[in-house]
Amino acid sequence: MISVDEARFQILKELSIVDTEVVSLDKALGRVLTEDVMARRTQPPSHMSAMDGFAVKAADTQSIPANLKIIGDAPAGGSFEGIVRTGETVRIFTGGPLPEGTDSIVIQEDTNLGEDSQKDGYVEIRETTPVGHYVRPAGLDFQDGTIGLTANRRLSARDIGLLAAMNVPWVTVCRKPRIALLSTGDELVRPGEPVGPNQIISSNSLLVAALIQQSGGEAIDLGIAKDNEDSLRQMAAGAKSADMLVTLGGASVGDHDLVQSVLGKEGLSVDFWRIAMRPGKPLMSGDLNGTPMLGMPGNPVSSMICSFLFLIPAIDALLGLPPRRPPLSTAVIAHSVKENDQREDYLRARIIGKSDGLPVVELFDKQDSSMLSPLAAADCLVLRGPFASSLPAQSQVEIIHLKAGYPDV
Ligand SMILES: Nc1nc2c(c(=O)[nH]1)N[C@H]1C(S)=C(S)[C@@H](COP(=O)(O)OP(=O)(O)OC[C@H]3O[C@@H](n4cnc5c(N)ncnc54)[C@H](O)[C@@H]3O)O[C@H]1N2
Ligand code: MOO
Repeated sequence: MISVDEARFQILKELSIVDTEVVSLDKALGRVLTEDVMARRTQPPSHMSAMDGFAVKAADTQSIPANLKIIGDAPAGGSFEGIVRTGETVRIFTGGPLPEGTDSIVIQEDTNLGEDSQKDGYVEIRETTPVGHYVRPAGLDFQDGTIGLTANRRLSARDIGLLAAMNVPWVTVCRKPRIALLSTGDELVRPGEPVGPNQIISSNSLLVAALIQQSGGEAIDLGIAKDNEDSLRQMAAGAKSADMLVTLGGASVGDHDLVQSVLGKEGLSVDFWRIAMRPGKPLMSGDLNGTPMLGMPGNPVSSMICSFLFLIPAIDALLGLPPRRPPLSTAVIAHSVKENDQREDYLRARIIGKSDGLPVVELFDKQDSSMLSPLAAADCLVLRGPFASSLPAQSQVEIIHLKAGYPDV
């Protein structure tokens, strides 16, 4: 059995970046930019008001109250075409361009804008204003031609707002890595289908597909192969144009665990099989005629944790990003834990409080890798290294938060 770190290295070393495509901005969330993107306009394009009020010459407000003649208005999207001279002002609105001859804004709350004060087209200014007050200078946000976002960036909602403002309607991004998922097992039926007494609902492929989607990939469900050579061979053929094949189940040593033997005849070369990890021991990695392959164990918790540790970083690598590791943090364990054997352990746990600023965690009693209820209820995984010694209650342990945006599961 190889270590978790060695397995990660072996899986990632074979992966190359997928090609690019152009997508419109409404489809760009979470996609990875492959080029620097330049602004296609200056924002704001000219000096603009940040408030509703009056555009003035600051010098005209040095002695207050001051009565200024209103000679026009400048709404957002419009403009005042004339030149403002001493003693004059223009009614202006938020986003309106600053008229020529003015250099400051008096907000309307600092004027007498009542009917009386405006009679004869005059407004009374009640506050002195400095030059540039409430004025957004041209190019405050960005200048035409400057680089707004650089390549190799996963686009956030904020990035999309910036790109839109930069007048960029589409972007060049990495194609979503296509991850083909093949479930195996005579016992499996899809959710909602008629189910026999000893059958199991196939949950893995949907769980892993959701993780793939959250990580920026595209899951292709190849279906459920029966535990026979023909079925497995035929269904695995669907992985031909995928960027990676993930098989689920059939990875262990039982008579019905056929993945390695059947795909071996189809051209699978195996880099490793079995790792020192719990759950996830029977993990396999290799290459099926040029398509990288990950053979995951059938137990749902095992495949989820294998996805967490290996598939998400693999999708990062296919997208040309530095492959992430699940972020580790420190917690206090509420009870004692026994010593560990040779397999690195990822134990489901909940956070039950805080102690000296650290979360206090408690392991679920049952850690069976078939159990989805504690997995869904878990706040974190407690990590126990190979041969870690026993610990008394209140010891510090390393945890992986499951809701810390890696991705948020
Ligand atoms: N003699 C040994 N037996 C087992 C070993 C071993 O080392 N020696 N390893 C155990 C470990 S650890 C694991 S994990 C499992 C993994 O086995 P497989 O990858 O071959 O998985 P299956 O046998 O096909 O399935 C295991 C379990 O998971 C259920 N399953 C499978 N696919 C799905 C799915 N898509 N959705 C939900 N559940 C699924 C399946 O019904 C089985 O109950 O092997 C141990 N055995
Ligand atoms: O280690 Mo197996 O992956 O669940 O029990």
